[in-house]
Amino acid sequence: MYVGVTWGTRAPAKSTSDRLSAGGNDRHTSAAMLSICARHTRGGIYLCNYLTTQRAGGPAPCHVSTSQPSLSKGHRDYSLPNASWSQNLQDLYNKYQELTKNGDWKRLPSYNTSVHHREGDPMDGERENRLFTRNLDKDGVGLEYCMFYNKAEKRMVCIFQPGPYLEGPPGFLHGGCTATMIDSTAGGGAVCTVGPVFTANLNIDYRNPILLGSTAIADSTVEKVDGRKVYTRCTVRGHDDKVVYAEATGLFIKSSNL
Ligand SMILES: CCCCCCCC/C=C\CCCCCCCC(=O)SCCNC(=O)CCNC(=O)[C@H](O)C(C)(C)COP(=O)(O)OP(=O)(O)OC[C@H]1O[C@@H](n2cnc3c(N)ncnc32)[C@H](O)[C@@H]1OP(=O)(O)O
Repeated sequence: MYVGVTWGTRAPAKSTSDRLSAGGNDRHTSAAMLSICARHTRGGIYLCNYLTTQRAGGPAPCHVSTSQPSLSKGHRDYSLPNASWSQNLQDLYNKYQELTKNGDWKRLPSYNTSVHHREGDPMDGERENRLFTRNLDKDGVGLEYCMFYNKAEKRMVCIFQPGPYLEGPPGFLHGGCTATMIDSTAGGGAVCTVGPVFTANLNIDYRNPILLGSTAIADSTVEKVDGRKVYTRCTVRGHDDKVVYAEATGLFIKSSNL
């Protein structure tokens, strides 16, 4: 499976912070923080369907393929297990990999450069820009994660293990990082369901702190699509489902100029 991304050139018509200061509910909103990442890209990131070409007159459907692009030297699929993965993360990976066998679930490959998710990218160049969630070189110190998508359920699951360089409160994961994983999981689910989107709004209730080095699951579903608006819900739980770390809703807007 191959996830496509296209770099945007159009400046957003209105920033999320403008909208929030204009009367939106910002009590638990992390969207402004997350848009920092997009600002670095001068106009943001457009997330495309993978292996999809836009069909005239209709939304871009999600075409899932198990084919992987051939990786040239220096490029790596970071969604695959490495030595830093805990047994809990490995066990969850094995569980979802098993579920991919009948085709209901697909594993998403993951690269450290966003354009390498783009359909047709030859993956032969070096880029200075790094995907926010893959910006540390050493395995295990940052985010270790793998996403799986279930098309029938419009559901994206991300199993992840936050490393020591992601600290917020002593020993615990920074809340912005939790927000990033929610945004990426729900955003990824929206992309796989409707095609390219931007995050417009993200509301998070943090229920329990996440220990660095633990294993968690972000579980997101597209609840409703209303025109260009894609409404999602996401829960972050511990690896054994015993603790809820965060609950969130996210609004994603289909990008109109792709
Ligand atoms: C990091 C990428 C990595 C790629 C890796 C690929 C691997 C794949 C794996 C996994 C996927 C990972 C996924 C990552 C996820 C990360 C995503 C981001 O971080 S995105 C960056 C942050 N977001 C922005 O920077 C947007 C900034 N805002 C904008 O650009 C615009 O405001 C935008 C596009 C959101 C809307 O602007 P308009 O001009 O297109 O549309 P208008 O007409 O204003 O809104 C459309 C409708 O939506 C409502 N709306 C818009 N914003 C709203 C809001 N905040 N709250 C409520 N409603 C809102 C409006 O009221 C309107 O509704 P009515 O059609 O009239 O009913």
